Amino acid sequence: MSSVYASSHPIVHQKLAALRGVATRPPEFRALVRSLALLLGQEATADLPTREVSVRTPLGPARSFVLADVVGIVPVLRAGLGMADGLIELLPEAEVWHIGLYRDEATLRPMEYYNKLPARPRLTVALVVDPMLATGGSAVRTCEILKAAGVPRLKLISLIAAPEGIARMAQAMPDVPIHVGAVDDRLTDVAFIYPGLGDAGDRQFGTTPDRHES
Ligand SMILES: O=P(O)(O)OC[C@H]1O[C@H](OP(=O)(O)OP(=O)(O)O)[C@H](O)[C@@H]1O
Ligand SMILES: O=c1cc[nH]c(=O)[nH]1
Ligand SMILES: [Mg+2]
Repeated sequence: MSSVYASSHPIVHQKLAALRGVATRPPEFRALVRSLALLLGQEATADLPTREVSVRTPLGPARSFVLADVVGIVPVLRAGLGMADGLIELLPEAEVWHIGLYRDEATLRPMEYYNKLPARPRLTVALVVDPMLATGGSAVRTCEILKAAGVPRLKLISLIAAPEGIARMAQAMPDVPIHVGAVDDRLTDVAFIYPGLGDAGDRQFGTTPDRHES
């Protein structure tokens, strides 16, 4: 069973409220996605191991700690891109691996169109970022790609999840913890998260929805 961590941080809740609002335009929407990713990223990385180093301050040596992992940030295109910006601010040294897939709205299956993974992966932990965990098909496929590439530890960070997507991840990827801003009620009959926020990609990038959301 995957561990699900739904944020209880009041600032996360406040920003999610603004994000969901139907009147929130792309510039504000993008800023909110970025800062929510940073806040959730901080929660998701709280258990990463550290190693001790000695740092020389102007007064003398200080016992200090740095991340022991080689961390990767993996945005699922396209909606994950805005979250990657927030994570990069938190982890400027992280490698960024792009995986392009979209959900075929007729079959609901993830359709892969791009992935840019290094030939010799060094990552010891990957933070997968995608704002919406709906049926879970896209998240499961992304985790499969990363596991096949040899990444030993994965974490998923999403802004809003449906119970159906969490159940799918729990069944297919029980070792991948899920960090979310909120768990919503259900999926609609066209597999949108209800009440959700609509299409996270279209709302970030100002594109016209090509389907009905309810
Ligand atoms: O859990 P699922 O049912 O797979 O749905 C979630 C996926 O749908 C959205 O992407 P979308 O297909 O809209 O692509 P986009 O980011 O290019 O808009 C979202 O960003 C996830 O990747
Ligand atoms: O609610 C949803 C479901 C899939 N993709 C989105 O962007 N929103
Ligand atoms: Mg989309």
